Amino acid sequence: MAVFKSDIVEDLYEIGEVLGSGHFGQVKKVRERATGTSWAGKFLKIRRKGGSLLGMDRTSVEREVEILQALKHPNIVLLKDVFESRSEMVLVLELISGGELFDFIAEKDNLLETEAIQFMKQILEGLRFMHSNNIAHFDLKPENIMLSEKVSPQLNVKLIDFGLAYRFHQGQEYKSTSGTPQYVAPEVISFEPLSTAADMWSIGVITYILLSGMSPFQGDTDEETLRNVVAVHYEFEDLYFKTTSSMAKDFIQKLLVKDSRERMTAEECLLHPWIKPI
Ligand SMILES: Cc1ccc2c(c1)c1c3c(c(C)cc1n2CCCN)C(=O)NC3=O
Repeated sequence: MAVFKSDIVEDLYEIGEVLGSGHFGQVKKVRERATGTSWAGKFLKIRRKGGSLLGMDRTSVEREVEILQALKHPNIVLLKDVFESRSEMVLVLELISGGELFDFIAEKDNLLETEAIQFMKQILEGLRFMHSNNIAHFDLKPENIMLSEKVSPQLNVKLIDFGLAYRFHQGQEYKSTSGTPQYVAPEVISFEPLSTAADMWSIGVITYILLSGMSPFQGDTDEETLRNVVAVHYEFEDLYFKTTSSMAKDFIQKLLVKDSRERMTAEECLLHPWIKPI
């Protein structure tokens, strides 16, 4: 059971600039008064019983907190503190100041394979740890993969935003249609029982984008994108993949597999010759 402090967050933290916002609320830079250390505060509006339909359901925030409290790993964002007031919850999280992997790719169009492999190894280490704890992220995309620094060599990858994450319990089925069309696995779209393998499909999409700057299933509309995903309709266009190694394509092909049972696991990815040359 997650424990939420009822202290006033402003008593302990000075609230700073907005870093980002989403369906959940806002993420703001916060400065711990006692130490001067900066953190990221995720401010979540909570739906009250009988109140407006706006805001987050309290149980879904509790789930995110319990999952983050179970995940202590160098490639997963650290949760430091949790506060609750009448209509708001605040998650105090590790501040990750290197920006999104997405922006890093945008500035470079696409990455060298050696750079992509270094990023992918860290993402897979974080995923291997999560999946070994029966936790799936279910919203993996470049926006949720951040870099601890702007310049190497400390280019440390951190997985963020566990708002859609789920912890599987023995024999329990889980279905959800949440996620972002470009990155969701076919079983999400067809509302079949999900597993950690859905994350591995997203890793296949992210790897394709890292190496080409293009999104494999993107259509002109979300409906077209979802049709492409369900049909596993993608190709390695020469224009974008002429210099890509066959090992890299093999890695992607072993993840963009419709049958989730046939997809590589995070463990298997870390042993794939593209990632771990013999
Ligand atoms: C410097 C900076 C800029 C934007 C940030 C963050 C940090 C950030 C952070 C987090 C989240 C959930 C969202 C965040 N956003 C919003 C965008 C994330 N895709 C977080 O958990 N730690 C962050 O530093």
